[in-house]
Amino acid sequence: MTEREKGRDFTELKEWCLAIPKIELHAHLNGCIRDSTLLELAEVLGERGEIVFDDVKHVINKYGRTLTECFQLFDLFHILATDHETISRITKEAVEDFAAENVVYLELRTTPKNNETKGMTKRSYLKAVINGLRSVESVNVSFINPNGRTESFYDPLQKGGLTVLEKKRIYVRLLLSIDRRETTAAAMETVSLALEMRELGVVGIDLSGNPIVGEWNSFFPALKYAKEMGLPITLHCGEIEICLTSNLRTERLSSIDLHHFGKLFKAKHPLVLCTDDTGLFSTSLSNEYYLAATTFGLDKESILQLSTNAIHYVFADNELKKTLREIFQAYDKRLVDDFSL
Ligand SMILES: CNc1ncnc2c1ncn2[C@@H]1O[C@H](COP(=O)(O)O)[C@@H](O)[C@H]1O
Ligand SMILES: [Zn+2]
Repeated sequence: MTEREKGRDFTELKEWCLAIPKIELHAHLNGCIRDSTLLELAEVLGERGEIVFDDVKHVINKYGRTLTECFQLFDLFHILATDHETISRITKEAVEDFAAENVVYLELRTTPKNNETKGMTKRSYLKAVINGLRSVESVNVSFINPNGRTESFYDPLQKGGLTVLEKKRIYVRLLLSIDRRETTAAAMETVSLALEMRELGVVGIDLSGNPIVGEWNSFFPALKYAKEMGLPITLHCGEIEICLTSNLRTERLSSIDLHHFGKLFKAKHPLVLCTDDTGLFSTSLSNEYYLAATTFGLDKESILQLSTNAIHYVFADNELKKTLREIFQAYDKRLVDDFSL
């Protein structure tokens, strides 16, 4: 095979990774802000004299960061995205971006925040996130309505334009994150909120934040409480979610082929490919599949199997898991039909 043919193959593989249905289980809302949105927000704050735009621009556009720099950047993101309107906007854009690359189920995690100067409480932060989900029009978002039933927020009759059938559909559920810096009381508040908002699609609790800060004793009571109340927990510690680009950038792996994905995949260890922070690491879920396929020599069947297997690990109910299985089966059938033509 010539270099040119190889190049063509890779392009086809990249497009194929984009086309297949995928499940995203590990994405932090504020890590998924589009660069263009960050720059726009920074410009506005710069004009108001609240930040120095040029300094921020330089930081946002920097490629490759250490773990410490990543967490400094999160602090900056949290300054840029603090009001309710912006939280709704970044939620809407993150969902649109995932749906655009054929993510059919998204578990979006975010840390509810109090911000007195903006009149924000953890509850109102979450409401802003939910309003963001409601405001998506370009794709068909299925969330959970206050009666506890899965429903689409998009009503084609009211809004006009594309019909539901013509649009991509994405199921979205939320995980509420406890930041390792938080006090026990703040962590408890997040768990209580998650329990209260279960019928609105909150399916679990996450523990995240800078791994070198915080004390286990401060967040343990909240995690224990969540567990006792039957709320699933996902920890940033030995998780089954693998975020190749994130690990490469932050763990100082000298090269991606040294990543433990290779060994785990060979051993059929349960794992799911995820992005972590699409904005921060300039990646996408399709790109992560493509990266795994090209680095570890996975064929298409294995890639599709990997994306289908993620269904086992979603926190959503069995009914939704069944729907996801049907989506993947329909895709499989289409592949077989195409092949037999
Ligand atoms: C690089 N790998 C990571 N390790 C640990 N925590 C991470 C993370 N990436 C993101 N976060 C957590 O998610 C927050 C941003 O989204 P939200 O404000 O919650 O929407 C970060 O402040 C951090 O607490
Ligand atoms: Zn993470």
